[in-house]
Amino acid sequence: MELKGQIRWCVLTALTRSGAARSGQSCYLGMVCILREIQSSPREWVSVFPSASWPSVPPPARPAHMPLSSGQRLFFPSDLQSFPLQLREKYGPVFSVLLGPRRVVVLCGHEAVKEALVDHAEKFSGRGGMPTLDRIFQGYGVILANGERWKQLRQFSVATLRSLGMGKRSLQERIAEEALCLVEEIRKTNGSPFDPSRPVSHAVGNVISSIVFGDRFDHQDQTFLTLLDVIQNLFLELTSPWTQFYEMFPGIMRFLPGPHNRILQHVKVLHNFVTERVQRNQKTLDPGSPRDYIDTFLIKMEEEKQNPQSEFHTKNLTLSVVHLFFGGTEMVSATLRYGFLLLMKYPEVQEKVHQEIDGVVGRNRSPAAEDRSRMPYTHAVIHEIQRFSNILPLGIPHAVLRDTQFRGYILPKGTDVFCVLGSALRDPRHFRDPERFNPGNFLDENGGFKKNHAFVAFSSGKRVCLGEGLARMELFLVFTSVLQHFTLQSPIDPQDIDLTPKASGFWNIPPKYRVCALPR
Ligand code: HEM
Repeated sequence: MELKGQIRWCVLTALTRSGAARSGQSCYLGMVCILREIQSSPREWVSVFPSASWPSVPPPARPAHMPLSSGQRLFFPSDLQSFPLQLREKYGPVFSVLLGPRRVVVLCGHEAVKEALVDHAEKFSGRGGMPTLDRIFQGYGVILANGERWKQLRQFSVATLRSLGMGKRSLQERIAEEALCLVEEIRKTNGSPFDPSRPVSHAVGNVISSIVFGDRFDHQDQTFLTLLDVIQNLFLELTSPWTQFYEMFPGIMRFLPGPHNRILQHVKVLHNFVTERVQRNQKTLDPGSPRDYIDTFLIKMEEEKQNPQSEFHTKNLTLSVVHLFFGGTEMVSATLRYGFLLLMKYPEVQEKVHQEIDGVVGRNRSPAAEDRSRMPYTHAVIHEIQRFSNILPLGIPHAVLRDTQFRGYILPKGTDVFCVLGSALRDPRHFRDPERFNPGNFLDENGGFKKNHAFVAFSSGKRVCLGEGLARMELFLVFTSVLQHFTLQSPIDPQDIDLTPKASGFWNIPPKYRVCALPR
């Protein structure tokens, strides 16, 4: 065993032992072993390592330490994404790991992910633990909620987004307007290289803002620009090794100073901004004509004020708005930024998109949602961008709501489950040459758009992305509007463009780059 591995192992052992001593738990807390589980009794886990390296009978009362020398490795922060895929090779699509002291079940490949999220949708609909975010949000807000709270917030949010225009013509017009503002911002660069992050995030941030705050912000608005920077930094911090350490050893990390604590400051800025908007809405609320998500929530709060069990209170309002704004901005922005980068790397793909836009939309009107069905190539390119960029490779953790039989295993109630969406999006049984960017993955032999059921960028089942419809419309309209007006060219040789994400772990964020937008 190499020396580096031994040192790392000793550090972790020391860390976890000190934490364990305080909490009185096993001295092996935090050590990461790879275990395969089989059903025994509903609450018992049995390890079934190959007998040569691990005794399977009698089963150990709790997972013991597997020495590195046996060829196993630690589930170390930088491995978060690739490690499950390596383990899948060895243990198959269902296995469990210890993430610090926490045992999580990992599902890899389209079949296992779909079976859990769709065929056993109800049982797998719990939200799993995410210590970094749980520390801040404490289970409030729609993304992190569970039980009755989640049901009520989800139902309310879906209905409200719909009533405020999601899927309707009015929202389409809003997005088209923002896309045009973005085109004008880009035009100001006069073909010189620029970093697209801010203008792109601004455009999509304005779309979700108009839904939750009933307002859009000028491209020069300093408060909004700060907010967008905060969101981007938040995403970066969430992928940092420090945060990933926090995910594994929250009991220790919460007492240590370090960059992982910056997340609290970022969220505070967002929280303060939303709180101020809520207070502003409270003062000017007209219950007869809600203007946005906040107004609709305030009206619901008023209706339910006699109900002590109601989930409609200020905390859930503020944090749900933070969640919608956070998810609605950076997820869409990161996908678009990856898309533009890929089109610079593959100019032949960009050329075909240009041809299709010219043929279907022309140059004299803005693209509309109805054009999508007549633009199979562009539709396929957008799907391939999402598949390839794989923004949320591990999904957001789920948890089983009760003891659940799954593929011959028993998952005890409350077990955290990682449905590795990236393993479906890069599943070689569903996508040819999955590591390569190839829009052909979504085209049939006649050039028509071809659905692929392993496309799970928005996840699936009861927790499926709440903003999927909005995001799809934004991706199509913003992408086509920009390409209708510009050819995107890289200031460096396309062959030298590096597609490696800037940060990876729970999210894949595109690397920083500059683009020249040449008017067409
Ligand atoms: C390209 C853009 C987007 C992608 C790839 C994406 C992807 C996802 C994924 C993978 C999940 C996890 C689902 C699960 O737990 O299994 C999720 C959840 C969620 N997304 Fe998105 N999302 C995007 C855009 C948006 C937008 C625009 C909004 C805002 C309206 C949004 C709001 C949410 C919310 C609130 C949840 C939590 C749902 C729940 O827990 O019930 N997302 N998203």
